[in-house]
Amino acid sequence: MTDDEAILDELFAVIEDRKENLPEDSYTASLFTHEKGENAVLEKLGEESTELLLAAKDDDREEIAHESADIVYHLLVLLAMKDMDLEDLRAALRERR
Ligand SMILES: N=c1c2ncn([C@@H]3O[C@H](COP(=O)(O)OP(=O)(O)OP(=O)(O)O)[C@@H](O)[C@H]3O)c2ncn1[C@@H]1O[C@H](COP(=O)(O)O)[C@@H](O)[C@H]1O
Repeated sequence: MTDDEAILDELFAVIEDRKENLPEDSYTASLFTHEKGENAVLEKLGEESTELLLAAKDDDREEIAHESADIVYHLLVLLAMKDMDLEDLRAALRERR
């Protein structure tokens, strides 16, 4: 696996680290300690899904990639919040093959 192919695992490891250590200057940590609880990340996923739809309607490929990355990152935070991991996602995808 190349570094680029391993990016999801690498990012998920960082998210798990932020969840465990909660550094003060970390946006990820702020999602785990947010006063809105999991609603903070759920709201982000909702907002970014709308932004992705708008980017798709505009045929803006750069913005589609940007919003997709935002969604994937917040999705991984949600998985970590639920004590799930990338293997749960991989298993769900694999079942459909
Ligand atoms: N991939 C991401 C990532 N994607 C999006 N975001 C943050 O998600 C937030 C919300 O995204 P938006 O598009 O809504 O941002 P915005 O347009 O500034 O909107 P507002 O939140 O200001 O309203 C922004 O503050 C982004 O910086 C991310 N923050 C962190 N990561 C990864 O997580 C790692 C750890 O980050 P920290 O936890 O901050 O150390 C980083 O090295 C990155 O790899």
